[in-house]
Amino acid sequence: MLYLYRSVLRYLTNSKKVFTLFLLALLFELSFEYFTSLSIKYLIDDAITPRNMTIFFALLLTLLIGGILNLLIGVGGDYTMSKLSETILIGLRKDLYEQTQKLSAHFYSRYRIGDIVARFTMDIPAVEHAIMQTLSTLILASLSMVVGTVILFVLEWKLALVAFVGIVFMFVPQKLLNKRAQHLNEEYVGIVESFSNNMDEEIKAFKLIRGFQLQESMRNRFNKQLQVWFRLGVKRSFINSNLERLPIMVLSVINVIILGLGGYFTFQGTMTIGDLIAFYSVFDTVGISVIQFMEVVPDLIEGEVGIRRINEVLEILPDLEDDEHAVDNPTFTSEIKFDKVTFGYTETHPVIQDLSLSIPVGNYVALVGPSGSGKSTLLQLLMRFYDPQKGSIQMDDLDLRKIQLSSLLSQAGVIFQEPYLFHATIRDNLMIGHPDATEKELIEATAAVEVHEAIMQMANGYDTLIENEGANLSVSQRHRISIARALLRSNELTYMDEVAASLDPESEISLNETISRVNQGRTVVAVSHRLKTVSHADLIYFIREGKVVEYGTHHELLERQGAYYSLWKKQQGFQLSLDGEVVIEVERLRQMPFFAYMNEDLLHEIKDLLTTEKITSGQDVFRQGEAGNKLYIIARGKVEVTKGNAKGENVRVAVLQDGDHFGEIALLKDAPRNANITALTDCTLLSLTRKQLLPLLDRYEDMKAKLYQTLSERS
Ligand SMILES: Nc1ncnc2c1ncn2[C@@H]1O[C@H](COP(=O)(O)OP(=O)(O)OP(=O)(O)O)[C@@H](O)[C@H]1O
Repeated sequence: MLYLYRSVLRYLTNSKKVFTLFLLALLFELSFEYFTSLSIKYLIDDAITPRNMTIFFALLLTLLIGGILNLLIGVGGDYTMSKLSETILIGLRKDLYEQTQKLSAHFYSRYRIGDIVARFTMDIPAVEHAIMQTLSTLILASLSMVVGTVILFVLEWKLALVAFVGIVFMFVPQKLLNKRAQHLNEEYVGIVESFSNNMDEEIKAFKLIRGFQLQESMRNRFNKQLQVWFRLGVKRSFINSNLERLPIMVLSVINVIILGLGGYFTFQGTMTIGDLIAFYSVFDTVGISVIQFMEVVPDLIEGEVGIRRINEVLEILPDLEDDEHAVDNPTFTSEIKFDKVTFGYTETHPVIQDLSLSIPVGNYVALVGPSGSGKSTLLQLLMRFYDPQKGSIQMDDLDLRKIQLSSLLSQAGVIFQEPYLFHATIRDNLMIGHPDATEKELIEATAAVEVHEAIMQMANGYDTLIENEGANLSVSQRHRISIARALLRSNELTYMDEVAASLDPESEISLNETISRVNQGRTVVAVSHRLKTVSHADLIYFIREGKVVEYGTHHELLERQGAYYSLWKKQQGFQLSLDGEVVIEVERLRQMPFFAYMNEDLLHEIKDLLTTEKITSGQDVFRQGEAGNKLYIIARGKVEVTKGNAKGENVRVAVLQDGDHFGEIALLKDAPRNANITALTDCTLLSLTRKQLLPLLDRYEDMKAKLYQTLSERS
């Protein structure tokens, strides 16, 4: 129960004076309370019964002065309590914020946005409420119980013994219900957290939800969650009110016993009426203290659940800490080197395996390869979002772990696939990585990526407020601003992850030309799955299953006719027109095993039958079990292949991208699809239905037989 206070005490080490004043105020309040109770005995026995007006008025005057002092000191006490409570909360907020800044990408992949935000918006207020409600009550009530019980024993020990047993009984409901109450509170906070995560998701995915008409299923999810929330809320409130009410019931029974037994002692003459009234009054004060103690238990439980959840985050040890002798801002002149690096997001599943590669200073180096091969992971290791489990990454022979984290990326501009823009002006977004940039530098950067003119045409120019992650800008403008931001930050090192891959082909080409031009002379590390965009690189590493398979320039790699060459060939042969239509070359069609032996005429006819289809990111191309009737070829984009397992979960089995095809068995027979295909990015696909193909094949009987044979072997 006192875990809450044990956890927050450290924030009060500099508030000893305030705490002492707070305690003194409480002690005064307590003394006055008991003085008032006991004064009744003296009023009756020493003033009213013997009709002694001097004592009577002296007591009344003391009570009056004491009351006024109690009020004034109480106000001071409230002020000190507010100060203590705010000191604790500011400390907690600061620590939690600092911790979220220190933790690595592991933390951010484990916790959802709502989980982290809830620590600030729900748990800290719960702690605040608990402290404000309980700090003075707990101390006052505990002291009052001890002092009151001692006074009771002094007044009449036999009656006090009965009262004492009664007081112990008042704690029984709390003992019995405490665990359950705590559990219910944890569940309640959990459902609120999951609710805010879902709301966060729904707000971000609102276009997808409207576009796919998912409102009904979202509403169902919301209503289901509300029902659980309602049930838990009722249970939680009920148990909380029981925690408060049951001790009051016990107290009423003890009151009757005390009055009965006290009355008997008075009849017997072993107690005076003044003694009985004073005893009853003191016992009443003790009883009220117990009740007050019980009343704050639900608040205390809520606060304790809150502080446990906050501590859960605070106690995570940052896995990326500066080495004791880490250097600040070293200059880097030769190369960045991966030396036998092994890394996995979990200990048991390495994503990068014993990989070595070198990035010479001033070169444009590309990391290419199939989806999931570990390209982005390499970039994240370079930026030290994670540390390798084995081996090391070095800049001019200096291990990244020996460079201060704060300075590691100070020379680097980073451009991510999703160009995140803050809710601030365009100028603020551009200058975020280099606050001292001059207007001239700013315009140079935006002009270099050809967005200056567009910004100047906006009503407020560079002072235009960016709405909701860039909703008032075109996708290409968002990308260009994020690139200008990286250029402004650094003129030495640029890291790029699949930049512009989600743009239309024209914008992608134009943006890549811009990037190449402005990056002349810089060291660039670019991750890309689309080989065309990095074919000009000085050095290309082909990564597969976390290993370097080949490296060299584009021409060297083509000459080698290895993995790079195969991927290059797979991605060639598509022409995308301005209106978004795709035309595939006959030679490219021939590369597909089931079309390999077809003659030129037939391939031309097939080519003309292919239809362009656009699929938005997140949309299903087809679901497992649906009747299959089409072959698909990916001209641009990335799809995920998942299959339902025995537990009913969809498990990813592959990711397909530019140049890959799927669903070819549908050309052979009307078999149900054996997997789900979902677009991971906006995709442009070419499709061919069995209905379109069959009449054509009737004219090429021998090829029809071969096609069926090849497809049968594949199915
Ligand atoms: N945060 C993460 N936690 C766990 N596994 C991850 C995480 N990020 C990536 N992975 C896994 O690591 C592997 C390599 O992923 P990575 O993103 O580096 O590949 P990639 O080559 O960049 O792929 P793509 O071209 O599709 O972006 C994949 O199997 C992926 O599922």
